[in-house]
Amino acid sequence: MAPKAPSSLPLYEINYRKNYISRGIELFILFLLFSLLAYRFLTLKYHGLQWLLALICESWFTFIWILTVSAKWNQVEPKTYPPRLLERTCNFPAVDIFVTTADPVLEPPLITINTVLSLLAVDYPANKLACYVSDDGASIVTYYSLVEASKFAKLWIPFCKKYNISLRAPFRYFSGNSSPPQDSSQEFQQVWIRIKDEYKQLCKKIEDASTQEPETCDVAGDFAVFSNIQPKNHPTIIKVILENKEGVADGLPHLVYISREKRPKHPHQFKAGAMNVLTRVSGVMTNAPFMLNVDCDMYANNPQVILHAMCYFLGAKDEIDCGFVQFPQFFYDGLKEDPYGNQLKVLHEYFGRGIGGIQGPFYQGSGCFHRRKVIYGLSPHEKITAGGLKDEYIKKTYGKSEKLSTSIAKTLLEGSNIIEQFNSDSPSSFIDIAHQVGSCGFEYGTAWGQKLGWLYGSVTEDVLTGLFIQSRGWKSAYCLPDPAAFLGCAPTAGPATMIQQKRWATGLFEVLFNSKSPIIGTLFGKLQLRQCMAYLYVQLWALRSIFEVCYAILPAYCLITNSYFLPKGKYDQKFKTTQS
Ligand SMILES: O=c1ccn([C@@H]2O[C@H](COP(=O)(O)OP(=O)(O)O[C@H]3O[C@H](CO)[C@@H](O)[C@H](O)[C@H]3O)[C@@H](O)[C@H]2O)c(=O)[nH]1
Ligand SMILES: [Mn+2]
Repeated sequence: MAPKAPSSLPLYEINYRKNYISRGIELFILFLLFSLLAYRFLTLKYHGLQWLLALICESWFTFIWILTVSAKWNQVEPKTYPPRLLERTCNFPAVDIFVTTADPVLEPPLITINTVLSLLAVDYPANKLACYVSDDGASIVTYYSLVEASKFAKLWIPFCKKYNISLRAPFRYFSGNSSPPQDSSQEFQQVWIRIKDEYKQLCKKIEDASTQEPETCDVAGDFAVFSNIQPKNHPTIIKVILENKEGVADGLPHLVYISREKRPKHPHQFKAGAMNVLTRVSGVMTNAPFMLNVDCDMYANNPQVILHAMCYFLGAKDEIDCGFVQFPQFFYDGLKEDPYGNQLKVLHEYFGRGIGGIQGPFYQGSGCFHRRKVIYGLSPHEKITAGGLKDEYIKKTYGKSEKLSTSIAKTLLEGSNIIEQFNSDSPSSFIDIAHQVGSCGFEYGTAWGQKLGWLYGSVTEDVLTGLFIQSRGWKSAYCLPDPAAFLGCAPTAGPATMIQQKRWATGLFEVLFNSKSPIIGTLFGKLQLRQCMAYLYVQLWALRSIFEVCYAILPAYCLITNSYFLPKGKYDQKFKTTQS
């Protein structure tokens, strides 16, 4: 038998769904819509206002249907092969992981630490990982919970790896299991009971800390910086909680807590502002070439998630095909039948896979891997040479910090080796510089939030930032491993869903009028036409309601005015003739 040649096998494959029947049906519906419009238009002069309103609404529905058909046309079936990647190399690039949290009440620290634990425990060399938690709430309880969780991590991570546990967020792993699996070994059962007990104690400590008044928390020593501060008025707080000083692959990753400086007169730019601080702080501390960003309520459900993303980054023949890798946002414990539609199932299954076949999925704010150089503003194939990279330019664009400039130059320079691009020094040795780049005045006069980093100006900073990246020509990759990579928490009540969807709808609508709108991106940038149409599909979401409400009111209007707005069928005419 011929020997296997693992290195020649592709790390990922993208097939297309054979959706010929649904395409046929969709085109037929489009034909019917056009026929209706033609009929309305030709008979407009014989009818009143209701006919015109119906024509306007139906023209809108037809337009939206064109966007829908275009978006769903080529649906991808992507597949990634981590085992092939593992056969091919053992030298992996580093990844900086960013977790954002903003409010210890709405986003309980227990959920945040579960997300962090699941990420620290992924199957990837620990000396290539650093996890940064951004806390916009500047909460002593969140920090305390992370410190306690880091102690538990020393038991939890070796346990997960030794016994190859597939679910590495402890609250999910232990939920509903009061005793260890009966078919497991005696040794495993003993360890299981011990770890579960430790986890229970951890939960208890966090619960107690959450219910106590902040003043009664222990504010001595390490926690002193949290005393007498307000969430919206405080200096930068950075704490290195865990450090993999020896750089051992089976140790624990670095874990850093950051609460950026906030001052009442300084716009903090919400999550986008937090992400930019994370980018800079990680830039001086570890400077990994890839960055994973996760909301605090979305735990890693598949321990191989980073390997799946690397299949794209390392397997792409041309870097342009993979500016960023997005995993879909799936949710746990959703309501039966999904009454509020907030599991976004249809959106992922058809729309997400559909744009996966155009220029790639939108950036969805969580569960996404970025290339650091793309976030720093580079276009595909853009070559920067040491001579072309003036120190003055870096300082003006990225801010005045010697250390940050050096790390940015390293990232931007042509031919910089992504495997070597990682700072193996201890993060704690850069704590002073990290404070400097985390301060709220640092961005003043620079391009952060305007031309690089996470963009400001929309509450859906994710879609805006992704759009800007794709307008520069980058494609993105849609990664759908089994089991799902991340699972999050969706609102379980109607009002909460409405608030969230209103925020999304208005945020998306805003982007349309931004200087980086998809229409401008297509006319003057490198955004593909069908990708622009897909962006329009989501960005016009808020406007749709006007036409839908209007169309829904038409029947009532017709009843009151004794008119009609639907074309009369044969039966109706016959009925009239027999009556007269
Ligand atoms: O000032 C802020 C506000 C929010 N966040 C964090 O941003 C994330 C998302 O905010 P959230 O209020 O939970 O919004 P969602 O609607 O649940 O999030 C979705 O929509 C957002 C806006 O499009 C995206 O940024 C998210 O990634 C996406 O999951 C959370 O981790 C927050 O902790 C901050 O760090 N600072
Ligand atoms: Mn959220």
